[in-house]
Amino acid sequence: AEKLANVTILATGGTIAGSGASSTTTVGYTAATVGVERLIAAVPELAKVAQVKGEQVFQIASENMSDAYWLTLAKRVNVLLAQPDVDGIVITHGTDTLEETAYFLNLTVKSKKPVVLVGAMRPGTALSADGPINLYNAVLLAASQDAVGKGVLVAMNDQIHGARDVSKTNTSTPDSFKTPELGMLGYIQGNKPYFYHVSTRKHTADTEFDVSKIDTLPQVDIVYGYANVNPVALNALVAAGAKGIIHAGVGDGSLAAKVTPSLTAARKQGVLIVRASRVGQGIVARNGEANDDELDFVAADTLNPQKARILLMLALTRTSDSKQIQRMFYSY
Ligand SMILES: NC(=O)C[C@H](N)C(=O)O
Repeated sequence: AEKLANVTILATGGTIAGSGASSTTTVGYTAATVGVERLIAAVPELAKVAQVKGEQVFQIASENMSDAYWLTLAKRVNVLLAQPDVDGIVITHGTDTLEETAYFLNLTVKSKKPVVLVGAMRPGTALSADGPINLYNAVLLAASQDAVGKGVLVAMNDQIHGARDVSKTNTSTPDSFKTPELGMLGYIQGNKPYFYHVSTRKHTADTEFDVSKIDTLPQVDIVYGYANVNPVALNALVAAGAKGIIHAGVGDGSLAAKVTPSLTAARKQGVLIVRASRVGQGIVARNGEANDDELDFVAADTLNPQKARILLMLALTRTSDSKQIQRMFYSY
């Protein structure tokens, strides 16, 4: 018989580790209560696809995710993947910020070995809980040679998504995770992953970011665009020390006349400004809705605001040159 791959499950909390008062409790349950050993014990089928080890890295609802937790997690993943006796990693995670953690790791993991994030939309106590099958699929994927070199992956609802482009798209349904226009990477069916797409953007072993010696990340905040917008929140964030601002603008990254002077003033003080869009799909192009060359702003391309924030934080650990940062937004 073939030797099974060694997969380490890093548990961080979320609804996949949640429990509710009854089998019909699908909201108002408690996230992050069940430990990694119980998650593994609930799916004995895991033993057929990998040699599984569990580690509780932290235990939080993912709305409480922070830069400090990200750094802890990325460092642990890199240490484990450098070991010859670890072939792949699964990270159990709350779904609210799962796409952000996936993208953070996509830019900071220094290995081609599979890293798969997984969560659940229903707590383990619910009827038709999705956690066990999602965990099984994630371990299967992390144990697969087919997943090597594909960047950080998300396994949810029998589908494989790439970290850069996946989003949570529904507040509660099990098919919440989608890559609407750029496309998911594949499926998991009948104990096998099937891949159809790969991202053209750089990730994992090919990135220029290194968090191994970093203990904090620069403050980057997001401001939202809307009709009748005022610059009060933006001004407050800049006054509070933001080193970068993601402007989640309307449409294709348009800037309202009432907000542009505050953005321009912030840039003159050295704050990096990235124009993104609140729309969710499509390009915010350099020198499109604004003259980025003149304003010295950066265009987010297709990254959503929360992922643009992650790239800008990591970019600022390397450079404060806006042209270099624009290059990164077209590379990652
Ligand atoms: N489905 C979930 O996991 C939601 C939960 N609030 C979390 O992100 O931790």
